[in-house]
Amino acid sequence: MNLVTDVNQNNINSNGTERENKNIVYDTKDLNLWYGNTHALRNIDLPIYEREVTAIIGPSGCGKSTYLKTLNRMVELVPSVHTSGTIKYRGRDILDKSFKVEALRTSVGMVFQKPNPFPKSIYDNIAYGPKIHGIRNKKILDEIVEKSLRGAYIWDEVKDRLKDNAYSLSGGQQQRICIARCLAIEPDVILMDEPTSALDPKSTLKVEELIQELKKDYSIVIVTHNMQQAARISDRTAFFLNGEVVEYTDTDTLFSTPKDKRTEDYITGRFG
Ligand SMILES: Nc1ncnc2c1ncn2[C@@H]1O[C@H](COP(=O)(O)OP(=O)(O)OP(=O)(O)O)[C@@H](O)[C@H]1O
Repeated sequence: MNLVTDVNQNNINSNGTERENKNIVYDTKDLNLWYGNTHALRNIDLPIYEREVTAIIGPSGCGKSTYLKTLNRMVELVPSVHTSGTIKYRGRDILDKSFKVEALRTSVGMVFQKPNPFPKSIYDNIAYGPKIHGIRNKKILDEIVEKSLRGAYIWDEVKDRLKDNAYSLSGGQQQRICIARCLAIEPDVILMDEPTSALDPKSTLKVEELIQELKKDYSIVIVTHNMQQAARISDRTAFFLNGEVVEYTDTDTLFSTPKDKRTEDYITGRFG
């Protein structure tokens, strides 16, 4: 493992893991977050690396979704939220007052637990983001729609029914439409909050295969309750407990030889 001395990528984090000599997309340091008096995230120190799948695991209420939602600042929709610390996205602190949240909207896509297509045609679901960003040319929009649906491995299933309402698709197909909708804005990062928990095993497998393909081009952070899923698809895993990162390392190591007894207890099913 090569350590770097660059100011953005230096030192050892509070979980004892070292920052690696790889491009960091998000660098979280000393992040604390409160919902009113509830201290939901505690001293989070977490580098997210480029073109990897990073899994966030941990028992219910440990702060996984809260952390994911700080990465695109969605969490601030809750009025009582306040934070301390820094989250640098590509070197800029997104928690700094001067940071414009719009800059994240075009770079960071989000996929939710329950597929949430718009009540529009399949085509319009995908063209929506590009249109908001000012693209009006039909030919260009057609190209974006096809490329995004191909990228989400659903083109062949829907190419003859692009005018159908997205609600007419199965849950697994709808989730891949939502992923295609993300791809249409050409994001840098895709955040996924339990993207397969509402899907059947076959659709889950398709979405997992898709995530494996997407990481060639995108950096992906996925919250999952499913440890087998984290083990199958992620490069790196962070184990959260009571708002803290207990352990963060490459996925194989975390599941085979965890350093912390609490990680071991969780992954062997002793609690959670
Ligand atoms: N909008 C909110 N207002 C107040 N407290 C909240 C809010 N959202 C979450 N919390 C609290 O913050 C803590 C972390 O919640 P969070 O939803 O991030 O956990 P989680 O690990 O994602 O849980 P789950 O796996 O059940 O989805 C919990 O104590 C929760 O009750």
